[in-house]
Amino acid sequence: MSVPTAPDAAAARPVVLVGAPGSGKSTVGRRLAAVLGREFCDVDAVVEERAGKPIVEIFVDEGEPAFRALEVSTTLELLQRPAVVSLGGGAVLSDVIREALADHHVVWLQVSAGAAADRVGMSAARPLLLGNVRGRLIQLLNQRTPLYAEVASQSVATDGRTPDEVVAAVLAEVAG
Ligand SMILES: Nc1ncnc2c1ncn2[C@@H]1O[C@H](COP(=O)(O)OP(=O)(O)O)[C@@H](O)[C@H]1O
Ligand SMILES: O=C(O)C1=C[C@@H](OP(=O)(O)O)[C@@H](O)[C@H](O)C1
Ligand SMILES: [Mg+2]
Repeated sequence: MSVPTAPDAAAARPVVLVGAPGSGKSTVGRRLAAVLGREFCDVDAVVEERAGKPIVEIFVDEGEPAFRALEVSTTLELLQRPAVVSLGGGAVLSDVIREALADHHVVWLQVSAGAAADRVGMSAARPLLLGNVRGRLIQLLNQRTPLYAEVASQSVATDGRTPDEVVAAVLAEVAG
């Protein structure tokens, strides 16, 4: 059996995407991973796979605290991989996650409430946005903007940019 060599420290660290719902974390993360030749991990998708149901059903059946607990444990696990890791929009609410992000390359995809509302529309997939989507996004951004700023090592504006333009802006600061 061969002895595994220690991975290169920089290559072993994930590139992490944070930002509000509709900022493009899942879309941009997938494309960025393809360009960088890295695995793509979407925390929400892994949570759904493990729970065996969509996030909206986890919220309804078990409540938001149960979702947040799954989100924290899954996020901490996926941050160990040399991947592109897209977090859920509310992950930064967790002190534990914010601490874990301190020594990572964290890209904050910035979006206005108006642009995010246009992107997510009336989709029922995001339970926290049900009802007045734009109003809820304004509330979420007011609460979370300081938290995204706290963890970010790179900020990229996404309003008026296509996903590929956002990927290019991220790549300007991320080495393969
Ligand atoms: N830069 C962009 N411009 C326009 N639409 C976008 C952009 N980024 C993502 N979208 C679209 O917005 C919606 C939400 O994107 P998504 O990647 O799921 O965001 P998040 O994971 O941050 O909630 C999707 O329909 C996606 O195709
Ligand atoms: O903002 C939030 O608190 C949430 C955002 C969602 O992810 P996206 O940001 O990918 O939509 C998902 O994790 C869940 O619905 C909660
Ligand atoms: Mg997403």
